[in-house]
Amino acid sequence: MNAQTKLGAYQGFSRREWAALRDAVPLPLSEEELERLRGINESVSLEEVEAVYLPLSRLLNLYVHSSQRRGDVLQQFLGRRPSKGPYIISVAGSVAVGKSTTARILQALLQRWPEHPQVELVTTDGFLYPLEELKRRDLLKRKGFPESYDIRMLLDFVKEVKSGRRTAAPLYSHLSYDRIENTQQEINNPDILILEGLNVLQSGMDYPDGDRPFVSDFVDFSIYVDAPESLLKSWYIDRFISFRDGAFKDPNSYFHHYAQLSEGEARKTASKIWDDINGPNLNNNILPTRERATLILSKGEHHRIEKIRLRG
Ligand SMILES: Nc1ncnc2c1ncn2[C@@H]1O[C@H](COP(=O)(O)OP(=O)(O)OP(=O)(O)O)[C@@H](O)[C@H]1O
Ligand SMILES: CC(C)(CO)[C@@H](O)C(=O)NCCC(=O)O
Repeated sequence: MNAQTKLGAYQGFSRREWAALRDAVPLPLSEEELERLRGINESVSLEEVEAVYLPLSRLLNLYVHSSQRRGDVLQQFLGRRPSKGPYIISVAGSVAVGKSTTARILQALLQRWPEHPQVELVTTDGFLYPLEELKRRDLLKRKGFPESYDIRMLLDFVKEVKSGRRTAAPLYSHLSYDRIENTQQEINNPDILILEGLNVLQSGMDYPDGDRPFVSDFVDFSIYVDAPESLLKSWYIDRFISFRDGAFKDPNSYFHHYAQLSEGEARKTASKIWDDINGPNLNNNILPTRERATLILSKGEHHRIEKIRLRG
């Protein structure tokens, strides 16, 4: 089936049509909340939050509510408590598309609702094999590809979370380019878990040793953040430049040697990393999963969401 046919399964909204749905959102943003959102990423426009993310938080609230009600019905029918794990939302998309920014905005908006105040955010970056292990497996140039993740560990984590048990997620540092030793993110049965990462829509078949359960088997609502590759590459390069001016200056940074590069050299280096690693990963492993998502957010210039597609 080609992408066009698969997109036929979606109902499309222009930004304007989608923003009009905002009128149905009963909770306007307070000044304090606007301030907090500004803190997530100063380049995010608040108009964008109100036009796109506020209606989306309302939609998700309705879905979570209906799922909680389904749980109550089952409880009544069975005469016992069904296992009550969190509602899981996944956020997928290319490197540098803005998955973590989107996930953090959603976290901030969703925790305002009285039905689900506890919203945890986990990134699958922590489930990449540690740097030493990547080197041992000769996967340093395949970081972010399916085989670079400890998928068994990720699946066990998602299963534990969904069953409502207390568990913990490994953490990743973009500074050291490695998993952080001796520190974990505790997860204690939140109301909602947002799981963000480029691989969250991938299935068992996408992994080298074949058939396994999917992370998506445990996900209730999935979002794919989309943008044309030319923009993704330019956002990747821009972020690399801002790291060169900031984080790379730290002697503990894995990329400390890049801090010495001139801007032109840094742009060339980032462009090559994109062409060698992140671009092929996008085209071979990430983009093919787009039409598995419940919702597709399509970005244009300046990260502006231009189109929203909702399945069903
Ligand atoms: N909504 C937005 N408005 C403006 N800039 C944004 C927005 N979202 C992300 N950005 C910028 O785009 C770049 C990538 O964002 P972010 O780190 O959220 O992406 P990501 O998809 O999580 O990346 P990675 O997979 O590499 O961790 C950053 O420089 C960020 O500041
Ligand atoms: C950690 C990932 C895989 C995903 O966030 C990515 O940021 C990454 O490191 N990619 C490998 C190539 C690069 O350094 O950009």
